[in-house]
Amino acid sequence: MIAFENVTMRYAKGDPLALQDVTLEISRGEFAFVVGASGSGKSTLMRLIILEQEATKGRVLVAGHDLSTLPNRKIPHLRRQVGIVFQDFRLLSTKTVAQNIAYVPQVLGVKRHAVRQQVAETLELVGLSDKAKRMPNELSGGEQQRVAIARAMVNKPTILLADEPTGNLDPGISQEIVAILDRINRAGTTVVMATHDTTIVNEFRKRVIQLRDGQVVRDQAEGEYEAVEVELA
Ligand SMILES: Nc1ncnc2c1ncn2[C@@H]1O[C@H](COP(=O)(O)OP(=O)(O)OP(=O)(O)O)[C@@H](O)[C@H]1O
Repeated sequence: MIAFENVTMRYAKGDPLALQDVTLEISRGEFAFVVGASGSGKSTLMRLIILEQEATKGRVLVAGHDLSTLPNRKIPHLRRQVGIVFQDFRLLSTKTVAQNIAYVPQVLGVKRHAVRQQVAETLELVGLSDKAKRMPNELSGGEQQRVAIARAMVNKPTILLADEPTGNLDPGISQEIVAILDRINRAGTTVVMATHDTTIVNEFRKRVIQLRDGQVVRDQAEGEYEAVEVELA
């Protein structure tokens, strides 16, 4: 589903390498945590998957596409297969919860009744059916993140990327958010979550890919779980 083959990435000439010779494969239906200290390359890895950045060397393959040779006209198709959630929610503050979720399908020309149904389904998925008409600033942080997850899932992507989705949330709420991601994963979506949060990683016991200075220093399958003890902050 996602493969990195000897991927090196440098933002600009003279910069240190953000990723160094990274090789990994994430299969369809997996849930992988990407962990590492600040600056270790987690966000860069995510940006390469959605082609927000390109590899300097090596190949990135996503859902059967080699991104180094993907024609520009196919980028929107790739991005529709990949949902993304960020630490800071990024909701449209002047739109209701339902409008936030409906926005992209509307822009893509999905028929009105189908949009309404997709919005209702995704709100149910994240347990917020009763908040459809609220504005983002009337919701708690955890609720806002659930709206962001609903928005990312509305096109039924095959991959969901979550970049520090619990970074602004309290521990109990963080756990609820990851439980939703876990449920989404069990329903078939491949989930990749970047995090600093060792408590979450140790609790959910998924595959752990650890980066240090842009290199993979641990890649541990779900069944081989050993607690992450290192300081990731
Ligand atoms: N837009 C950018 N331009 C130049 N260098 C960048 C840019 N974004 C990140 N970097 C550098 O690339 C390296 C990897 O950063 P990245 O953001 O991927 O790390 P991270 O593990 O996601 O960190 P954090 O946990 O703080 O988000 C760092 O050295 C960082 O300074």
